Amino acid sequence: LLSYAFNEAVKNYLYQINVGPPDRYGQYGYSNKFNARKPTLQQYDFIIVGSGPAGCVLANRLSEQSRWKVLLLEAGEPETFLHKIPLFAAFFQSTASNWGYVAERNDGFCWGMDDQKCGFPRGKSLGGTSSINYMIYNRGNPRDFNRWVEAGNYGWSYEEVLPYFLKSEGANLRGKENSPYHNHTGPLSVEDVPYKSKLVRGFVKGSKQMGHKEIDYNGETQVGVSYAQANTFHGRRESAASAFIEPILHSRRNLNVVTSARVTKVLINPKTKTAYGVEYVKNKRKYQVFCEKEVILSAGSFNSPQLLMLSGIGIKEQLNRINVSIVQELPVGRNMYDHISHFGPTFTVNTTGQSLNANQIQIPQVKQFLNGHGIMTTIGGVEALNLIKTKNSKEPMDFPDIELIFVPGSVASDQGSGLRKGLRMTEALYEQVYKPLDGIDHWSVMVMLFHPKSKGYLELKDNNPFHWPRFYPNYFDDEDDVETILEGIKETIRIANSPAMQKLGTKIYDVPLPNCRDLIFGTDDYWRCSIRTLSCTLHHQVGTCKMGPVGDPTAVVDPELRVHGVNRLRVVDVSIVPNPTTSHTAATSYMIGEKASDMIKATWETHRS
Ligand SMILES: Cc1cc2nc3c(=O)[nH]c(=O)nc-3n(C[C@H](O)[C@H](O)[C@H](O)COP(=O)(O)OP(=O)(O)OC[C@H]3O[C@@H](n4cnc5c(N)ncnc54)[C@H](O)[C@@H]3O)c2cc1C
Repeated sequence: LLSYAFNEAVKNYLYQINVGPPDRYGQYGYSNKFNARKPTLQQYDFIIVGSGPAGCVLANRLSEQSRWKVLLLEAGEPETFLHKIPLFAAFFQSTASNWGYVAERNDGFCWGMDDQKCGFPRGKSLGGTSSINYMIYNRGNPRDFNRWVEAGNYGWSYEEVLPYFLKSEGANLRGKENSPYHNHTGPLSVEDVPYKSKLVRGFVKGSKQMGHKEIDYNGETQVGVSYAQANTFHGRRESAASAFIEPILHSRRNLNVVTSARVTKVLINPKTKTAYGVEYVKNKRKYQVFCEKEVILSAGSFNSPQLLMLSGIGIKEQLNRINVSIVQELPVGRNMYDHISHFGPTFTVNTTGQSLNANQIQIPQVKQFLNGHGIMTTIGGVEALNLIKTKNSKEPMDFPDIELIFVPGSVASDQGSGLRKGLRMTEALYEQVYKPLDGIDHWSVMVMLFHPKSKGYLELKDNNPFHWPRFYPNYFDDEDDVETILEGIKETIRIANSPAMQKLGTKIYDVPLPNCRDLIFGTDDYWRCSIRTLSCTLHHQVGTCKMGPVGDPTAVVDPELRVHGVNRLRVVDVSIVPNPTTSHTAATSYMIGEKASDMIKATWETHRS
C-alpha cells in the first residue's frame, strides 16, 4: 500500500490528519472504539453476523425498537482514515481489510493471472465490502426484481423494492433534485464525483455521438451513458458503517457492536431445528452468545454459505465428507453467479496530465481532498458507466446485457502495484504490456457481462472454520458469455472512433498480450483470447444462498429470507439474490437490509415472547 501512493510528502501529511478537519461525525482519523468492546450480555434478541451493507442496515433498523437488544458481530476491524480516500480503493485488496480469497484454477479463464487464478476479494471490516469497494451506486433494472417475483418470491417486485432503495438514499445529485427516483433525506450519501477528467467528458460526449443516450442509470431507464453516482460524502467514502452505525453508536444503548469477532458456527438445536445463538472467536478465545428471537447471517456471498455449512446446513454428501452432522439438507453454495469482465481495451491519447497517475498525488491534491474535491475523490478511477444492449441479447430493448466502465488509466496508473496485485496479473504480462504506458495519458474500459449463462459454486475444503472455502466460478463455460463481451469490446472501439474521442487523439493500444501474439491483433479471435486472459471479476458474486419459494429445489431461503426448514435463522445479504442484477451489488444489499428489517419487525412486533 505504502509503496504505491504515499510518497513521503503525502504520507507525512496523512499521518497528521488528526489535526485536520474531522469527518461528518466529528471523528478524527483512526478509531479503535469498537475493538475494545465485547458483548455486554449473554443473551440478545437478535444476533447479526457481518457488518456489510445489509448487516449495518439491520443493526440500525432493528435497534430503532428500544426494547430489542441487538448484537452485531464483525470479523474485521473498524475503518481507518485511509479507507475514506476513494482513489485508493484498489489498495485495500492488499490489506487485512480483504479476506484475500482466490478462486480455483480453471483452463477457461484468468490466463493472465498468477497461477491462472483470479482474486476473489471480499471486505473484512466494520462496513464489510463497502469499506473496500469502488463506491459505484447502481440499483439495477426493474425487470431484475420483477423476475424474482415471477419465480415465486412475493414482495420483491420493482414497485415493492424501490421504496427500500429510496429509504436508504441521501442523494446530492445535480439536476436530480426533483426526480421521483431519488430521496435526499436517507442516511446513505450518494453524490456526483466532484472530479472529472477531460477523458471522461470525451467518453460521455463520444458515446452520445455514437447514439447512446445520457441517462440517470438509477432513474427511469437503464440503457445509456452516465457519469458515476458514488457512495461518498463530501468526496470521502461513505461505507455502511459511516452511514448506518457511526451516527447511532453512542445513542443506542440497546445496540452492541463488536469487531474482531469471528463467528465460527450457528448454534442450532438439531431436534427442533431452531437457531439459538452463535459461537465466535475473539482474541483467540472461543465464546458463545445466545438470542431469544433470531440469528441473522449477513456475512456476504462467501461467508454466509460457509457458516450455514459449518452449522450442518448444506448438501448431505459434502457435509458427510467433511464430518459435519447434517441439520438440514439444502443446496447451499450452489448457484454462484458473478459479473465477469474483461480488462480493456486500452487506448492512448495525446493529452497530458488527464490520466490517473499515482505520482500526481502531492500535497496540493491531499489538500483538495480534505476540502472535498480533486483527483483523490475519484472512486478508484471509475468515472462513467455506459449500459448497452448488444445484438446477442434476445431480451427487451430496455434490458442491457453489458456495462462499459470507463477508467482514465489502467494497471499502469499506479505503476503496477494495487490494481495489478488485486487482479493477480502476472508481473511478466504487466512488464511487457502495461509498463510502457506509465507516464503516458491513456484510458481503458472494463467490459462487464450483466447476465452470464455460466455459473459456479463454492464448497468447504474441510470443517475448520478458519480454512477458506473453495471457489469454482466456471466463467465462460458457456461460450455465449465470451461472445457477448466481444460485442462490448467492439462497441468500445466504436466509441473510441467518435469525433469527441478522436479530438483527444485516441488510438487503440495495440501491444499484444504475450499469449495471444500468434493471433492478429484486433481480430475476433484475438479478442476471444484476450477475454480469457484479462478476465477479472467485478466482485458481484450472488446466489450462494438463493431465495426461492417452498418447493424450489435450488432455494436456500424463502421470500422472507428464512432458511428453509430451520427456525429463527435468516440470511440477509446479496447471497440471497437469485439471478444477477443489471447493476453493481452494494445498493441491492442496502435494499435487502431495509426490506428484511421491515419483514423481521413485522414478525416480532406483534409477537409477545
Ligand atoms: C473490490 C470490490 C469492489 C466493489 N465495487 C463495488 C461498487 O463499486 N459498487 C457496488 O455496488 N458494489 C461493489 N462491490 C460489491 C459490493 O461491495 C458487495 O456486493 C456488497 O458489499 C455485499 O454486501 P453484503 O452485505 O452482502 O456483504 P459484505 O459487504 O461482503 O459484508 C459481509 C461482512 O461479514 C463479515 N463476516 C464474514 N464472515 C464472518 C464471520 N464468520 N464472523 C463475523 N463476521 C463475518 C465480513 O467481514 C464483512 O464485513 C465491490 C466488491 C469488491 C470486493
